[in-house]
Amino acid sequence: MNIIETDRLTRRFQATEAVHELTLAVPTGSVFALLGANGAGKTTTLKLLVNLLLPTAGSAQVLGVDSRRLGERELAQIGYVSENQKLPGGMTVAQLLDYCRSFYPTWDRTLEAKLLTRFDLPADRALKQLSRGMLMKAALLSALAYRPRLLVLDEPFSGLDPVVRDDFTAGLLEAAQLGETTVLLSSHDIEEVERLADHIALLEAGRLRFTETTEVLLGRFRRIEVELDGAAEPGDLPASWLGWRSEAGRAVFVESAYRRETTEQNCRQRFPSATVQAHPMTLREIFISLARRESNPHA
Ligand SMILES: Nc1ncnc2c1ncn2[C@@H]1O[C@H](COP(=O)(O)OP(=O)(O)OP(=O)(O)O)[C@@H](O)[C@H]1O
Repeated sequence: MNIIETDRLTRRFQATEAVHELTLAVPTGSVFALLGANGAGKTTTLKLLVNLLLPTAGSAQVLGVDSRRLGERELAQIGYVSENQKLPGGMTVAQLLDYCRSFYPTWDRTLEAKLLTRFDLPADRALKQLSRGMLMKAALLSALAYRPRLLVLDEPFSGLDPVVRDDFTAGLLEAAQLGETTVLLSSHDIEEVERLADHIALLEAGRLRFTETTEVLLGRFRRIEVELDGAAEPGDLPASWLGWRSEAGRAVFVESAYRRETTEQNCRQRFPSATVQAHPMTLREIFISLARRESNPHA
């Protein structure tokens, strides 16, 4: 079951195509991360999904409803928190929570109290007097407390200190593991994404580069080191080998379609007596190798 499905979802701003024919499925119960460089289209995608923006073409189904027709009933089951969200500065934290509570039948006061303590938020302080990180925590609290079926988070870690970040990610994982909340998030914090997300989609200039489980993604990338041992540099390289570099008899590249037998066979064909080592890569290393490839497709 998918809680979100998009079909060639597209959004243009004058000459800029921020999102181009995006077809994506977010499985119910997943923690799904949208990655991409600045301007790749992550915020626009999230806004399209919660009906803060209208598509120029294509469509999205969210909780089984066309995103353009999301009504009170669906919105009461969706939490949306964005780094750039405007909160009413004149209200105190407690007033904000009182205000939000009235909109959500599923609001859980015990959870609200727990999060208030966990996030160490001063209930009687005006929002305009809070730091950026504290504001983010207030916004997160007001979205978590009604236990939404879908939580959409745009750069949720920005401004959070490491302790709160840990608490927050633990809370998210708890909710996701209980199967009560699906989390869709965008973030530049790749370490946090690797820890949290079980599905990853990469956007490049508004286009979907890939969408797969974190496990499959981490499994198909390896940094390969080859001691060339006098072997000549091969003229033809498989398309899945990225960033080939060789120096002083040693070559290094990234295999983006790693399967032990195939990769070893491809290496043996080109340098029969060479020693080949395959090293697992972190999500950050994978992301950087793809970004470099994007800026120099011949690399
Ligand atoms: N309201 C707007 N008017 C014109 N162009 C826009 C508007 N919103 C976004 N864009 C453009 O659409 C593209 C995608 O922007 P978007 O904010 O979705 O990217 P992003 O991946 O969230 O970037 P970042 O990581 O920097 O937050 C960019 O080229 C941006 O300049």
